[in-house]
Amino acid sequence: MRSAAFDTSCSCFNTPLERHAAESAVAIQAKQLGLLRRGLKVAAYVPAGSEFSPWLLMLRAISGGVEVYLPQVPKRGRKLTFVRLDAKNRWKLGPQNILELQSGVPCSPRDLDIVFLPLLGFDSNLARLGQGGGYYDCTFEFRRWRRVWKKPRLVGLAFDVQHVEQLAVDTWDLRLDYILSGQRIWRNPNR
Ligand SMILES: Nc1nc2c(c(=O)[nH]1)N(C=O)[C@@H](CNc1ccc(C(=O)N[C@@H](CCC(=O)O)C(=O)O)cc1)CN2
Ligand SMILES: Nc1ncnc2c1ncn2[C@@H]1O[C@H](COP(=O)(O)OP(=O)(O)OP(=O)(O)O)[C@@H](O)[C@H]1O
Repeated sequence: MRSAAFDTSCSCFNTPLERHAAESAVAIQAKQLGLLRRGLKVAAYVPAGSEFSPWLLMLRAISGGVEVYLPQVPKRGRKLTFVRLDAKNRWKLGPQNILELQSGVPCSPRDLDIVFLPLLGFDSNLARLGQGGGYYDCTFEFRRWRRVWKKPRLVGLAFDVQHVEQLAVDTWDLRLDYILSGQRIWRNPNR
């Protein structure tokens, strides 16, 4: 879901100190929810622009024995691949000038336990407004056809100010399981 009108650079956004406090608090929320247990395979992202930064969460995860993966945008199609972040990776600039891992140990989207996602906006139904590439919707489309919940769990990271009244959803739009803001936790009542 994309909205040209949604501008995350507006001055009502947080100060650097407030952003840091939220990003640090999200790492604690994730730990308390059991999303950073040793041995889990967890995907996050390299933040772009004013997106919520998951770096503190990733550092906490790695130091606690969690396997952390980052997305790679495919040359063709819209299905992301995920590569493990470790001390040996080389980096490259991907589309939208987002840093990506050049190579590394891959993980299929179905084998991930938790996916932390960036977003521009979200509503109380846990609908997500993304950058408009459709990559996350397409990659995790397989979750739509399930009656019983299975992994991966999808967790949006956002500042409170990114909460909006109601988003117009398309059939392909993902519903998230949780949204964490550091201050609040939004849970999907159907999961
Ligand atoms: N930090 C961060 N990483 C992320 C995402 C994100 O939203 N934030 N993504 C979230 O998905 C993926 C990258 N998002 C992308 C979004 C648009 C285009 C892009 O090239 N758009 C073209 C049109 C492409 C097309 O429609 O086929 C364009 O803008 O001209 C590429 C990557 C994976 N990594
Ligand atoms: N499951 C799918 N199958 C085919 N096309 C899809 C699917 N999901 C999304 N798309 C296509 O991707 C386009 C962009 O979708 P949308 O605007 O919802 O992306 P987004 O969620 O904002 O992006 P992103 O997940 O990359 O941040 C849509 O116009 C649609 O054509």
